[in-house]
Amino acid sequence: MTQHGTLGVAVIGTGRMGSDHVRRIDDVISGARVAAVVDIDAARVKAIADGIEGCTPYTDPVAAMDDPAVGAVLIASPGPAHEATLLAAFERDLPVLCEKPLTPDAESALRVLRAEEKLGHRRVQVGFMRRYDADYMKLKDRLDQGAYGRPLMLHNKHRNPNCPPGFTNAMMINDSAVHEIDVTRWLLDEEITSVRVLFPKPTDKAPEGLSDPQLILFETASGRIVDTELFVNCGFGYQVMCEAVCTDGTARIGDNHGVFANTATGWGGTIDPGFEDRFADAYDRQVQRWVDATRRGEVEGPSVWDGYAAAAVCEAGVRAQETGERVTVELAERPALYR
Ligand SMILES: NC(=O)C1=CN([C@@H]2O[C@H](COP(=O)(O)OP(=O)(O)OC[C@H]3O[C@@H](n4cnc5c(N)ncnc54)[C@H](O)[C@@H]3O)[C@@H](O)[C@H]2O)C=CC1
Ligand SMILES: O=C1[C@@H](O)[C@H](O)[C@@H](O)[C@H](O)[C@H]1O
Repeated sequence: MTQHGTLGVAVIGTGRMGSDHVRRIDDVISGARVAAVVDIDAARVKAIADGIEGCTPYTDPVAAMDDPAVGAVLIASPGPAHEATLLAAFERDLPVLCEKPLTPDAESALRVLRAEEKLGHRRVQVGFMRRYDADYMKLKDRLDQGAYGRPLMLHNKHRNPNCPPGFTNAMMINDSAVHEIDVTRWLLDEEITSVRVLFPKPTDKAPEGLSDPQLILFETASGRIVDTELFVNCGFGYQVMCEAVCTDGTARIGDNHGVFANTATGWGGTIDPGFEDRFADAYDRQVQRWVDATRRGEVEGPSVWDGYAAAAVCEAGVRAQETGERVTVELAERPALYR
């Protein structure tokens, strides 16, 4: 932190998400500045740092964390690189905003959890940004107030216009469904206990080897059922919807997003092209809340426990894809730090 209390952030990984977070901290967020950018691509970070006053480029995350101008870390490198960076941040007791997934598997997520537990205090906010989306926040608030009675089921839809090259069945769970795993645990305030995956007739728009769409079924600790249609090559746009079915009513978010117009050619609204547009406000709110909490010396939002629990459900989900069976989620006991 500088003497004026501005938080110096090192953004680690400056690809699609990282460069958007750099822009966000530079242009949108108050109370923070981009003090360092890190990427294994030296030319890329140099070009980014050249455009930001007082920003130093690095190719090594540890060197950036040792820069005295850096008071906090935003991790936006690929999932497999997260663990090493998180552990190095813990050694320096630096606050972290870590993009989802916390790590790509439950074993490594548990190692991160044990390391934070050893530190004795929370340091990490995990980037489950849907918790900062205005619609999801309203739904959560109303469910918590019991506005529609007790929730019994959730129906989710998660559609991407297309997927990046090399996308696999496992990534459908680890990269995409991980968001539904998090919102399910958060909205219903309980753990997911088992996963099943069904494979409908696939689209011919999916790359070779990818079975798309998929229907994912979760059961929760109290016996609620949650279904998610995951369709990452739907072709027409980005859509995320969630309907809660409760004892005294139902509530749905996501399908009336934006302006509904009547024109000579018809009626209707627009569909966002991608997650950057659909969740722009959520990403902004997520980073602003992280900066505000960090400047107050606090940590809030999705925790390492949430990241670990999501990883455990993902692991069960990938096994469910492979076996066609209903797979039970194996979860360690929740430590006191996260209760
Ligand atoms: N919250 C959300 O909605 C989204 C989150 N993500 C997450 O953001 C993270 C990054 O994803 P993308 O930006 O799509 O990936 P990307 O592939 O576009 O960018 C990753 C960047 O990290 C760099 N990199 C690779 N290894 C590194 C290391 N060890 N240290 C520093 N830099 C390294 C790469 O050179 C690249 O520039 C992932 O964890 C991903 O799951 C991605 C898309 C949306
Ligand atoms: O996190 C994300 C991507 O990694 C993932 O690939 C997309 O399916 C999600 O919609 C997006 O929010």
